[in-house]
Amino acid sequence: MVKKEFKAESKRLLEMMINSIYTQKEIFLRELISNSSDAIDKIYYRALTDESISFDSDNYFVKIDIDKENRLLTITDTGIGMTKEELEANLGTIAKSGSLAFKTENELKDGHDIIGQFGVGFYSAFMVADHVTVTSRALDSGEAYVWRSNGADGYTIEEATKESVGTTIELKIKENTEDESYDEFLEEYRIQSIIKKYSDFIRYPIKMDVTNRNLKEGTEDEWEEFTEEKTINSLVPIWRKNKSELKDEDYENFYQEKHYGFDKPLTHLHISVDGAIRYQSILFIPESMPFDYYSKEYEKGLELYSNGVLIMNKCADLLPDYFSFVKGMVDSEDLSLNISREILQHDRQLKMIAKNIKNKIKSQLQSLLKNEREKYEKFYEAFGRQLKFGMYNDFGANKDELKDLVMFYSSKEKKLVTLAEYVERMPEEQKYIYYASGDSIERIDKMPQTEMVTDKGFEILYFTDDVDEFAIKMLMNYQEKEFKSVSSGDLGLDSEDTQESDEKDEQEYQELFTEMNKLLDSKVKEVRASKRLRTHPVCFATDGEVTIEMEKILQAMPDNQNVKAEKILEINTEHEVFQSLVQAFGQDKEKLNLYTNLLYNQALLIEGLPLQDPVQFTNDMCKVMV
Ligand SMILES: Nc1ncnc2c1ncn2[C@@H]1O[C@H](COP(=O)(O)OP(=O)(O)OP(=O)(O)O)[C@@H](O)[C@H]1O
Repeated sequence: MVKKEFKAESKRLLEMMINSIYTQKEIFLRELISNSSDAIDKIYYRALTDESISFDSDNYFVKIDIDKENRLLTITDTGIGMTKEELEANLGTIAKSGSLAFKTENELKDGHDIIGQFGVGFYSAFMVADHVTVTSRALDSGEAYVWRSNGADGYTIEEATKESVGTTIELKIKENTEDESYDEFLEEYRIQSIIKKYSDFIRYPIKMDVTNRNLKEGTEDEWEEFTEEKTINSLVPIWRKNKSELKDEDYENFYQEKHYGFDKPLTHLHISVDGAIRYQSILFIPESMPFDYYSKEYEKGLELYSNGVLIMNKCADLLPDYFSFVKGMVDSEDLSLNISREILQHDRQLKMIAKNIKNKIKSQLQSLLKNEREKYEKFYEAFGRQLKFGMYNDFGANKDELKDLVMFYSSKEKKLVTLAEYVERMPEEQKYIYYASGDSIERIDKMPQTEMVTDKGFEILYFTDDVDEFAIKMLMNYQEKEFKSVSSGDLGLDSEDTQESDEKDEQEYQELFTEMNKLLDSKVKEVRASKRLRTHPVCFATDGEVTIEMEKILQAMPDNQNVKAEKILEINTEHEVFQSLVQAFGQDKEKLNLYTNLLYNQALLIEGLPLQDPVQFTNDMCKVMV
């Protein structure tokens, strides 16, 4: 008999399992029972289209046996079984290769083990067993095979005998060590409670021989023990249960058992609709962002059941993209079992369910925002970006759906605020919703362009995500208040007085500004006196639709069309530096050139834009110093 090695990645995962310090070793049973239930589901499916198979529910179950003496725990199912090739393919390698890399990385980071919150499935058996034997006979096959492994150095597959179709997994439970007890996994009550905890909703009976006591006939205090086969699980799927019967913990267990995420859910929704459409659904909003959320690998979608039978793992049509973080399932008796993907896309019922679900998620988020702010902020930290993308995508088709859910950091409140909260606080004389864009809150705090708006006592929203400005441009206004960047040419702040004096400034210094613009060789659209600067000497303003932050993002795109913001160099005429400019203009053109270039480069630096000629800039600085 040839012993085969595990594939490299499986081997590493196995080593981690065997040496795991994971405290919840008990989840191995959930994993194995879940596999058994899937295997029975597969027969159920086949029976739907294959008349030669009859599905008599009495014949389909999972059976757990405990043999304390020999330290054996056995899980038997009457599912579809595995052929020799399937044993090799399914148990010799790890299906989800991406997950391992993530696991090791995270363990290093957090210093604790997160095995078990993953879909590592079958391999978790090695957390409690030092030998695992899988005997299986596939449907349509007269032959049975046995797969054996002690985890560490590979596995063997041999022919075996098995009378009926299905799979038996025998675990040789580890001996106790100084630190850990494994005996508990051979205790009836313990196994029963693990089944209840994690697998209660499994649709097929999970049977076990349970020891009971009876009063001996004819006696009053003598007991006799007897065993009887009992079904441990309640068989009712959690989504069919009454909400009042369920605790948060039950939902959390369901989330974990289903491998919806590696975290705990932040919140859940249990929906039961009985009307023009009929469906039940359990939805979760995860607490943290999945590691692959913004990668190509991430697939949105909900599990779709037709009357209790899983018909699709990830039904994408049930969720809009902007809620792609939602996990969960939908069960509807109105959907046909053997419906194809193509038909499903056009199914009226499904469309109605999707719309209904979208509204429920939205109201759940609104209610979190209103009643559990902290939780909502946590959610927003993880998935806020997705909502903002949702406002921008599809030419803004969903902007109204989402505008009340987005938040931005506020200069006044020093925390995230909603647009409604901002508008409500706006003083009467404030015409616009002001925002400033930059890489970080700290950076925006120091932006010269914010001075005037802040001086007026107006609140500014900070846009630190690349999508922010694009989303807001799509929205255009909120409660009829337009958005205005603090860098925009006209801030809409001017009172009559300042306007007059500004115009005076403009005229007085027009020649100087024209000269400066000439010296800058049309790198800016205009040089002018600033109405917004208070203490800083210089900044950029922009004209038109494209702001400097947008220019940065667009320039970073691979197929950028070289879109540029129309920059205006604004000079603070109240600043001492301005006097130097005026003097140089009258007396020393070379100096004026030097100062103009320095100020232009300073404005670039403030915006975080690259200097066109850093060497020239430093040389210029030196000239000023000597
Ligand atoms: N009792 C069983 N009967 C039939 N096939 C099984 C059984 N247990 C495991 N398998 C097969 O082995 C494969 C690997 O199982 P494993 O538990 O490692 O991962 P999974 O079930 O595919 O994923 P996950 O546990 O993450 O949902 C399964 O997909 C299934 O094809």
